[in-house]
Amino acid sequence: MKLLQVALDLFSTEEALKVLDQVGQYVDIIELGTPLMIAEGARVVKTVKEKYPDKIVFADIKVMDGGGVVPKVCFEAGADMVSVLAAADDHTIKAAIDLAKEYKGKVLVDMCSVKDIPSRGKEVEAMGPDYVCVHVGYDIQATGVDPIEELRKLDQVKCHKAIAGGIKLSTFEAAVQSPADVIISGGGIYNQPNMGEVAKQMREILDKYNNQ
Ligand SMILES: O=C(CO)[C@H](O)[C@H](O)COP(=O)(O)O
Repeated sequence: MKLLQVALDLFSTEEALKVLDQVGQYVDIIELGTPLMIAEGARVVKTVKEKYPDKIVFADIKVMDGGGVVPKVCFEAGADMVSVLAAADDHTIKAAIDLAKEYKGKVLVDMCSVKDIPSRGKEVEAMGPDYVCVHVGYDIQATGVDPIEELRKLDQVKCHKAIAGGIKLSTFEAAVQSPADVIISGGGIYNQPNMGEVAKQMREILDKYNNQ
């Protein structure tokens, strides 16, 4: 079953909760985006998990070092999943995966800025992450790189995959039809004046696909 993830790349818990009031009911995974984690720290994890205990709460902390230590604070605050960068050393990725197991949590390995996606994807897969995420970062999105094209570079990788990078309602169906297991949308939801309606329509598209 494919999942819908809203990325809350916001700067305050208050803003995040306001967005969730409108869209929370339609998503499977609530991503506490990197700016939000930097601004509010693990406290936002606790607040959101208490309010949405049935949702998967993902702390997008993009760990680059200290894989066995840094995510701890998020798991202890109630996070179900954290992110580690594929560009990090293998020791860091493996340590984060081992730590997650202690907390019965999950790890998403983010391929952002990886040059050789096919070969790094295979190496990362061998470490046993829960998800490998193809991610066209904010600073690259304006250059027109298509996350669905990027995902094709992971065709030889068989573990669960996520896709991110400027996905919006108009591109959502194509993302759902791609091999991605998790479809992530941030600004494509929270920057829309009718964000509740947008999230609802994404949910409907996903449910239709999942129920085929
Ligand atoms: O991790 C991120 C940026 O580093 C974002 O959460 C991700 O790119 C999804 O957001 P958007 O749909 O707005 O691109």
